[in-house]
Amino acid sequence: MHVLVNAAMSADGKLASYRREQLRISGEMDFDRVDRRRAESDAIMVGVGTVLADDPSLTRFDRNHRDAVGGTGVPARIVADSQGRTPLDAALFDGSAPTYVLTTEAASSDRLEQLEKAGATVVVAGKERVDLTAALSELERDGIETLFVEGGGELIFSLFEADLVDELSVYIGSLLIGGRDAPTLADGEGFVDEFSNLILIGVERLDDGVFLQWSVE
Ligand SMILES: NC(=O)C1=CN([C@@H]2O[C@H](COP(=O)(O)OP(=O)(O)OC[C@H]3O[C@@H](n4cnc5c(N)ncnc54)[C@H](O)[C@@H]3O)[C@@H](O)[C@H]2O)C=CC1
Ligand SMILES: Nc1nc(O)c(N)c(N[C@@H]2O[C@H](COP(=O)(O)O)[C@@H](O)[C@H]2O)n1
Repeated sequence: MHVLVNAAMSADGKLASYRREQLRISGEMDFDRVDRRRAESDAIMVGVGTVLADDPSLTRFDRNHRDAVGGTGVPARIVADSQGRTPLDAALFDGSAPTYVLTTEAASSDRLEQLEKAGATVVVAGKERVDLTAALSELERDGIETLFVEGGGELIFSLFEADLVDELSVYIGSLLIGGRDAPTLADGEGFVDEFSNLILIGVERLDDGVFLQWSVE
C-alpha cells in the first residue's frame, strides 16, 4: 500500500488552535491540489480526533482528475477510532462513500453494532489502540492500495512510528497560531533518537503559502 500523509499547518507547525476547531489554513490552490490527490486515492483516512473536531465528509475530490487517472467509484473514508467514539450522525455516515471504522477489542460490541448499522465497515485490530499495521493490511485485502491521510497530529505520528508512511506533503500557510496545547503536524509521544528521515522532493509557492513534499527514507 502507498501511504501519503497530507496536512496544512501554520508557520509554527500547528494544525489548528488550542480550541481544536476546524481552521482553514490552505488557500484555493492547495485545496485544488488536495482534491486531485484525493481523486488519485482509493481511500482517505483521518483519526477520530479530527472527526470529533471537524465532522469532515471527505467526499470532495476532482472528478475529472479521477476519470483521467482511470479511478472508478469514489474514494472510501477511513477513521482510526480505538473505542468507537465516532458519532452515529457524523457526516462520514451520509452514505455517499464506503466508510471504514478501524477499532480495537476495547470498543464495546454494542457500539460496534451501532456503527455497522450507521453504515460502517468495522475492522478490529489491536487491543487498546488501533494496530495500524494490521488494520492497513486488512484494508489492502479489500483492494485499498493508495491511502491519503489527512490528519490529525496523533494519527500522523503513529503512522510514522509504525513506519507506514511513504510520502509527506505539507502546505505551510502564512499565519502563526501558537499555543502549547495546539495540535501539531506530529504529536503522540515523539521520537527521542531514531527520527523519521525525510527526502525533500518538491517545493512550490501556492497562493501566499508554501507547499513542501518529502518522501520517507
Ligand atoms: N490543518 C490540517 O490539515 C488538519 C487539522 N486537523 C486538526 O487536528 C485536530 C485533531 O487532531 P488530533 O487531536 O491529533 O486527532 P487525530 O485525528 O489524530 O485522532 C487521534 C485519535 O485517533 C484514535 N486512534 C486510534 N488508533 C490510533 C493510533 N494507532 N494512533 C493514534 N491515534 C489513534 C485515538 O482515539 C486518538 O485520540 C483538530 O483540531 C483538527 O481540526 C486535522 C486534520 C488536518
Ligand atoms: N488541506 C487542508 N487544509 C486545511 O486548511 C484544512 N483545515 C484541512 N483539513 C482537513 O480536511 C478535512 C475536511 O475535509 P472536507 O471538508 O470534509 O472535504 C478536515 O477534517 C481535515 O482532515 N485540510
